[in-house]
Parts: sequence; structure tokens; C-alpha cells
Amino acid sequence: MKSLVIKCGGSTVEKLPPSFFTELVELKTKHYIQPIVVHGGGPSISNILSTLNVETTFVNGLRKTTEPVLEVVEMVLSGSMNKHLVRQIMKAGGNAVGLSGVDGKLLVAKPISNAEELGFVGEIVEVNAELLTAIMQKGIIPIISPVAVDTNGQHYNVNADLAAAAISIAFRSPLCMITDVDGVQVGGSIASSLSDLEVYRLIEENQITGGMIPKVEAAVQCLTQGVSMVGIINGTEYDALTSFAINDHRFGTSFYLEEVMEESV
Ligand SMILES: Nc1ncnc2c1ncn2[C@@H]1O[C@H](COP(=O)(O)OP(=O)(O)O)[C@@H](O)[C@H]1O
Ligand SMILES: CC(=O)N[C@@H](CCC(=O)OP(=O)(O)O)C(=O)O
Repeated sequence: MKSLVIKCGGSTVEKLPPSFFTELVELKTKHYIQPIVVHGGGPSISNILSTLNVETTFVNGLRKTTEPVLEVVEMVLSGSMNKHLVRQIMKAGGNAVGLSGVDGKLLVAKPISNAEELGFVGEIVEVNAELLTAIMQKGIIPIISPVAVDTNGQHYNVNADLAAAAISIAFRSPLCMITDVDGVQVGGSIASSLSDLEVYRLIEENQITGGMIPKVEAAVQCLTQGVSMVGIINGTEYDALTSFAINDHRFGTSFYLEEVMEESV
């Protein structure tokens, strides 16, 4: 069965309508596409940190993660967010197992290259695809929170878009990022498609900022590593998920690699 990695952003997880989860479950039952769900939870983490009076800052869309911040990240992502999604899938008639990247060494990480600045933020080096395959073979939808572990048992906070990209690359399966906007906005309207080169230019020009940066970076990572289809859609839009899965490109922004034409000498 073909698989599809669906990344649910924290901006929208709790706003997704029941119809979204029905579409998700029907991917499997009607379209024979196996969903693998990865989720974020950025706004909830920030809310709890602010209640606890712990300051939180971001560098290019990634959260600086000290030890107390990591504790809250793990509590929110692997706890309430993860179980919320498990329940929603069950209400829609599907069966789901929630697990974090730490469980079964599902996501093995190393410190990100600028760890002096970001703290316990990780970069995925290995995905336990066998574990996910075993869960899916039982007819169960995996719901994954992006907390990862290294070989010494240290935990890391991983941006959910980048965790989803790593899983998508491991399975060579398309990636659909669900967020609270209709796609990538460029000059007042939503771009229906963007190339890797356009993405880099838009970041330079500050037209793509904040949480949209890891999303477009995840998209380019996937495409350069053999994933054929990556998109960003609004999860509250009826039919957008199904439309992406069956490749009719009616919603959101999709991405492609621009051919670099060699200059003839
Ligand atoms: N060019 C852009 N087009 C659309 N959204 C953008 C753009 N640049 C920055 N953003 C911001 O990125 C946000 C989505 O990222 P984020 O809040 O991290 O979402 P999620 O929690 O779904 O991962 C949008 O709500 C918007 O505020
Ligand atoms: C390193 C890093 O930034 N981790 C993210 C993990 C959650 C996430 O990615 O949530 P969204 O999908 O809502 O953005 C964070 O701490 O917010």
C-alpha cells in the first residue's frame, strides 16, 4: 500500500474539523493510501511556557530549547497533543497508536549544527521504519510527536516539519503539511507552486518568515532526497487533504526542483 506523511501543525491541530479526520481515515479505506501522521504543537508549548513564566524565543522558526523548555515540549507534544489526535482519529472510525520519536527509537537524532545557540534541538539521523511498518501492517494509523532521542538517551526537540520530512524520506512517500493558512503567500496571493530556488529567494527577501521557513526547508529536503510530491494546505478546507492525496493539485502550494540549466560555453 502507498503511504502518505501528513504533518498537522500546532497552529491548527485543535481547529481541524471532524471532516478532516474522516478524510484522513478514508484515505486508507477508500483510496488505499496508508496515512502516517506527525504533529506539532508550537502555540500550546508557548502558552504553557508563558503560564510558567519561562521565556521562549525562536531562531529562524526553531525554538531555543533549554532543559526546562524541553520538559514542557515533551509534556505537551507527547502528551496532550498526541492523545488529542489519537482520539480524533478514533472518533472518525479509525484506529491509531500515539507514540513519540523516543519510543522504540523511532526518531534518532544528533544535536543540530547550531546547538550552542539552540540548545536541545535535534536533527534526525535515523528513522525506525520497521516499527512504523509493523504498526501499519496491523491496520493502525501511527501518530508521531517530534521528540527524538540519541544513542545516549538524551532527548531532543525537533521541529515537526523537519521530523515529518525525515519520515517521508525514509518511506519515499509524499508529504502533506497541514497548517492554518492556504499555502505560501507571495506578493498578496497564494503561490500554487514554488521551486527550490524561489523558496531560497523568498526567505532572503523576508517574504517567507517564522514557522513557514522550516516548512519550505522540509519541502526542499524531501524533493532533493527522492520524494516526488510535497505540499502545504489549509486543514480546515474541505476536501483539501483528499485532493492532495489523489494528486489533483486544487489546493495550497506544491513544490518542485528547478532544473539548473548549464550554460553552454
Ligand atoms: N509567505 C508566507 N505565507 C504564508 N504564511 C507565512 C509566510 N511567512 C510566514 N508565514 C507564517 O507561517 C505560519 C505557519 O507556520 P506555523 O505557525 O509554524 O504553523 P504550524 O504550527 O502549522 O506549523 C502562518 O500562519 C504565517 O503566519
Ligand atoms: C525545535 C522546534 O522548534 N520544535 C518545535 C516543535 C513543535 C512544532 O514544530 O510545532 P509546529 O508544527 O506547531 O510548528 C517547537 O518547540 O515549537
